Amino acid sequence: MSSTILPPGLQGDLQEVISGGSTDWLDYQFVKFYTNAYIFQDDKLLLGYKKRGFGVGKYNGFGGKVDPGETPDQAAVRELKASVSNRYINKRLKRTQEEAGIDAPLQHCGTFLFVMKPGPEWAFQIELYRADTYSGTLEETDEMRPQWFSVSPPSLDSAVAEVASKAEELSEAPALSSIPFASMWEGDYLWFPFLLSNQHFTGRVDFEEVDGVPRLARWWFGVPPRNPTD
Ligand SMILES: Nc1nc2c([nH]c(=O)n2[C@H]2C[C@H](O)[C@@H](COP(=O)(O)OP(=O)(O)OP(=O)(O)O)O2)c(=O)[nH]1
Repeated sequence: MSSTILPPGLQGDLQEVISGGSTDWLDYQFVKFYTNAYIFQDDKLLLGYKKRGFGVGKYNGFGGKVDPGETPDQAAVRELKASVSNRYINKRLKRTQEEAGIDAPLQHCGTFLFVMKPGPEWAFQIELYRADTYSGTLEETDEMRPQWFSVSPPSLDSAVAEVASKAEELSEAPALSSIPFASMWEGDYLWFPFLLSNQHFTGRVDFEEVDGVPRLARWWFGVPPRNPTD
């Protein structure tokens, strides 16, 4: 791994792990914050099939916009509950919160900027969370259908090597597991190895629409420098 110039919008002491694409980084006017949470249990990962709205028809983690006055951590907890229970009543609406949805000890595990053209004038800054356990009852909602997928978490090095070898081809997402990459956001397979191996990461993905379909145009992912004594 070598250090490099970071893409616009990224900050920190980061070492590049993977990058690609040849277009200029896309412009954006401002940043909006979003969350995306992943629940693991034993050798399974919970994803939701998005039934409506942005990303309809794709499998994804559970999340949405960070509301004004909320921290991303708070939004991640709220969105996780709301995504998997019709009976969840939002505290912010000053109504009683029912015991519904799921709770999980979410840990922040990564950040990426997502820019799309044509699209909104903002960059999506997506704060990623994961947990290895949860409590509560999963329910299908009008927004998401939860579904478990089997995973075998790779070591970071083997996962990165596999992704790097495929990334230039961009024809097919790697078969890391039974995770349905073909039905997910096209850039997800680039950073899933970090999520699966629990390695904190930062990155950026730019999408450009071709014939109405968003296509990966440029990407960069990095991790904090490793301690040489590790
Ligand atoms: N896995 C993945 N998720 C993405 C990508 N781009 C992207 O916006 N997302 C996520 C971030 C958010 O969790 C979600 C977008 O939020 P949303 O559009 O569903 O939010 P929403 O308005 O429904 O939220 P809300 O009504 O519940 O507040 O999609 C991507 O490339 N990969």
